[in-house]
Amino acid sequence: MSDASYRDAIFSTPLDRVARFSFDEKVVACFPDMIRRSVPGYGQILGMLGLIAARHLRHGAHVYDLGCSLGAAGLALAGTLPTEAFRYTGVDLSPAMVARARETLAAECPNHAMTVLEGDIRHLEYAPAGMIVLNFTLQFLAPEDRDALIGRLYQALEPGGVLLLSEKIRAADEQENAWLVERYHDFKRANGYSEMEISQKRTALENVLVPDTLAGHHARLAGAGFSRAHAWFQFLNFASLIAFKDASAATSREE
Ligand SMILES: Nc1ncnc2c1ncn2[C@@H]1O[C@H](C[S@+](CC[C@H]([NH3+])C(=O)[O-])CC(=O)[O-])[C@@H](O)[C@H]1O
Ligand SMILES: O=C(O)C(=O)Cc1ccccc1
Repeated sequence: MSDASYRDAIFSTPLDRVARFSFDEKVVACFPDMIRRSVPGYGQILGMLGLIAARHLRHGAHVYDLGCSLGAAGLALAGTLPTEAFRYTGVDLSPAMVARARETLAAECPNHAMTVLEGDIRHLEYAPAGMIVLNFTLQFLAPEDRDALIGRLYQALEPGGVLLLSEKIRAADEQENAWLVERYHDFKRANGYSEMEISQKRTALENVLVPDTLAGHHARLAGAGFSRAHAWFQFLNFASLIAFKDASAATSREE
């Protein structure tokens, strides 16, 4: 079992050709450090997850964590809610992430019902769920695949269920967006990333992490059927939304 976690130095040396960013073994080995130094508000969002679940999750309901990486959302829920409060299924496409998430969850929360599946969230057969978490995952899907996924998740949610959607966002106004991106780069510098790391990672993420606007997210959620959605967190160009499926909505079998 390899539970070592390293400092992110992936883009710290000059590369002849910057390859597309991928969630491979190298990224997995430094992922906790990378995400905490690169995603403003990541820890605060996870800290709120358990509190939001405590208010909105039906006792004993099923929770999906899509693009679960190392299972951080599962750990956050298990740290706040009692054993019988929920059943957790994390899903990730990266075999290296799934292997590490399984080890971590088995070691850290042996008494909770925690499952991790290796698979593509675009093609999964979804069971009914009380809560679905997409914590910085939708942004990595091809934009043309996003509507269909959110539509399927709406169908999988029980009436009264919630979708928690955290994303890097883009401001529609060009000047506002430029300001947010510049301050985001200041945030990365302040967290110890060099100019070269910032610039090479930016290249690696081109056409891989494609942010939508908040208005785009609202339109997609409304189009899928969510009766209400609102942003509850924003820190620079990173935001988190909660979307509600009406308690009186028809279940998919009735439709
Ligand atoms: N089609 C896909 N199917 C399944 N997984 C996918 C797919 N595409 C990408 N992924 C997975 O989505 C995750 C995105 S990271 C999520 C952080 C986590 N939620 C956290 O709360 O720590 C966000 C980030 O690194 O900025 C990676 O593990 C990918 O393998
Ligand atoms: O958007 C960026 O520049 C990031 O670095 C965010 C990020 C964090 C972790 C993995 C991939 C992208």
